Amino acid sequence: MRTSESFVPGLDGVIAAKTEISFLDVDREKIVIRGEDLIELAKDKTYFDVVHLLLEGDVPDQEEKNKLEENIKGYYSLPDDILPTFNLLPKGMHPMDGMRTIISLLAGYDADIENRSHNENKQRAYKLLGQLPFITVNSYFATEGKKIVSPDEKLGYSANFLYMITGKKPSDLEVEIFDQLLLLYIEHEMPNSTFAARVIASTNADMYGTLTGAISSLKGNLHGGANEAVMHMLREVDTVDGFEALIRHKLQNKEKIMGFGHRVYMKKMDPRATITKEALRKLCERDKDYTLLEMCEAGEEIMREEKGLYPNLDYYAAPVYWKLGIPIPLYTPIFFSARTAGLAAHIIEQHDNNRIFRPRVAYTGKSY
Ligand SMILES: CC(=O)SCCNC(=O)CCNC(=O)[C@H](O)C(C)(C)COP(=O)(O)OP(=O)(O)OC[C@H]1O[C@@H](n2cnc3c(N)ncnc32)[C@H](O)[C@@H]1OP(=O)(O)O
Ligand SMILES: O=C([O-])CC(=O)C(=O)O
Repeated sequence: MRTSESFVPGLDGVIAAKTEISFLDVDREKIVIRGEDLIELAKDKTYFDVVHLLLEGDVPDQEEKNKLEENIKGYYSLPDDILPTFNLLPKGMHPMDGMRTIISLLAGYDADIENRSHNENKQRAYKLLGQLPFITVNSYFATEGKKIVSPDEKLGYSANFLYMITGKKPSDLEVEIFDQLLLLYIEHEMPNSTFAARVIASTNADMYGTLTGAISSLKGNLHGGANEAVMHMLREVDTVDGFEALIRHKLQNKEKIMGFGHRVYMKKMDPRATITKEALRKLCERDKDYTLLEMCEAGEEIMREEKGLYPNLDYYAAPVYWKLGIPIPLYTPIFFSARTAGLAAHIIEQHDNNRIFRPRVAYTGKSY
């Protein structure tokens, strides 16, 4: 018989699914995606290489990659009659909530929505990946009361994404670093949002509804929302001394420091953060201004000494976004946009081999 002793708060360490998609091998410091290490892939592969790996099962050759890009680019624009909805989003609404609304609306434009076959789900995922830069960027502009911007189909995926955000043609270095950020955010085994997606998908819910649940999960500051919180914290002060004092003050007040700690990597640095730290160094070199890097390093040292905690991906990703000229409310939406490839792979796997999630409880209520 199962008793309350078998209950683990936060399901820490509990195996929730069998999957062929990904695994965090903390001992060997690998983020395994379909047999490949994401950290190795980040050195010389692109976001689309990993999209192909997740949804087709292997890293593509050039011809396969061109085909993938052509397929996804075919969906850069949204159905015309959705566009006025952007202007109905309340000003001041967070763009994550705007995106959640638009993705939900897309369900009404899928003529074959009840088809959950593997191939149909996969094509649906490609379509969404094509539409996401538009949805992400314009959820921000619309909620800021600004004009909707259009994609530039002549640009590559990441170049266009950045161009839509900043209105400027990005440099090669900026495109390379932004693409690497998308790659690092793409998939991470069973975080809260992926678990939420798999739970919802297990009722046979469609991809739009499932992603709507995942986006709600990802917005929370204990998960994807942490990258925005990190940047707000860095913006509170502008010197290394000021940042050190801020972190110590927060620790004294028993506050959590955003961007630190991780359920799986608790006693080690998130390997993705090592890469984003290097990206920050490159951007600091470009600007001949190392202040942000030095502030972050000082925070990292205090957290290691005082709490034995290490940065997660969001800690160094935040100042990288900042240096790329990206407005803070877009940090978590870009995370979600990148993660949609991983979420789609999990939704497809769940639909392909499903049993509804329905756990039990340890009852602590009135006696009966
Ligand atoms: C890409 C991502 O989504 S990565 C995650 C992004 N989220 C954040 O950066 C938010 C800050 N971090 C946290 O809140 C947590 O570390 C989480 C949510 C990531 C993991 O949570 P859990 O595995 O449940 O760890 P939990 O919160 O129980 O922490 C264990 C201990 O470390 C402390 N701790 C963990 N993270 C932090 C932190 N960021 N700042 C200060 N103390 C912390 C806790 O207070 C707790 O201490 P206690 O045992 O004395 O009570
Ligand atoms: O794995 C987690 O719990 C959170 C995380 O780092 C991610 O989703 O990338």
